[in-house]
Amino acid sequence: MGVVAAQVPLGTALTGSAVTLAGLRIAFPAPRRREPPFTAVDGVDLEVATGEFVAIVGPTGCGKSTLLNAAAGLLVPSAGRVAIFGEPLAGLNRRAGYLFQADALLPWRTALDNVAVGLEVAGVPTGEARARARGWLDRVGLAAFLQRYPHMLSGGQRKRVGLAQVLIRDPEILLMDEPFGPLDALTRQFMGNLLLELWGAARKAVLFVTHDLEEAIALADRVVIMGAGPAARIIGEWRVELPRPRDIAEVRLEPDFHRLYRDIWSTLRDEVAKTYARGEGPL
Ligand SMILES: Nc1ncnc2c1ncn2[C@@H]1O[C@H](COP(=O)(O)OP(=O)(O)OP(=O)(O)O)[C@@H](O)[C@H]1O
Repeated sequence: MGVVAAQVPLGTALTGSAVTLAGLRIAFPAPRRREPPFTAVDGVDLEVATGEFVAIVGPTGCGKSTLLNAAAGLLVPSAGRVAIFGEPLAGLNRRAGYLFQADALLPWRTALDNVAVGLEVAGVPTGEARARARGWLDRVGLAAFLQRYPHMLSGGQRKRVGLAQVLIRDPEILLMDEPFGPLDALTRQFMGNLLLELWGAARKAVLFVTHDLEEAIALADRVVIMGAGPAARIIGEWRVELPRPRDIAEVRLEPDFHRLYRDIWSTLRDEVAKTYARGEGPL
């Protein structure tokens, strides 16, 4: 059995970078004026290459969403820089699509109209936008549910509409923040495989935040571990060289998967313990 995991030296330079976070510090103002700002992350260097799938894992509250929000242009760094395809990011990152844990579907629009709306806003004529939305809903297996409103769909079906809603705009980068968090285990697996299938067809750069190390290894090319905050930073990176295409249920049965899991967990568990020790709860 070949080596599947290689711990990558931190800050390894990559060429063709889609997302660059360099020396990033994000501090939030304190609720009271006299108190110092709260530094969530500090000294973060992270690159996502074009077409690369990177997962970020870390204890609760360490700053995973904060990093994603910085890459989305929703948060302005206190220090360091964010570059998108080599260009400094100013304002919203319009080359990225963003999928959150919570649904972003409009309750008064059908699945079809929810998927078409992004194109309509971008000026695509309604007929064409709806035709393309039909195609995307077909690809995510919802051809029979076009006219359903969000409340008439299951959690997994709503996630599939959300995925179609993001992918129809053909973003070059996908920023995903625990997108399958609220789903049951089987639906998470289904969604993971669907994501890999769609990603395999049109390799986007993906930055995927999850608290689930197994999910991270099953999906990603590289797993990045963040330490406990405050002033959290990246404490380790592992390349996942399990073959693709992967079935995310099957790949978890591989001995190489277990070896990699044990290796990464030996680093992660200390950070989780620090978070517990401060009374901030589970991962
Ligand atoms: N707007 C804000 N103002 C002040 N502090 C904030 C703000 N947003 C986040 N924080 C703090 O920054 C830290 C990082 O938060 P973040 O949401 O990025 O963590 P996370 O790793 O995504 O957590 P989880 O896994 O629980 O979702 C936390 O301590 C959080 O309380």
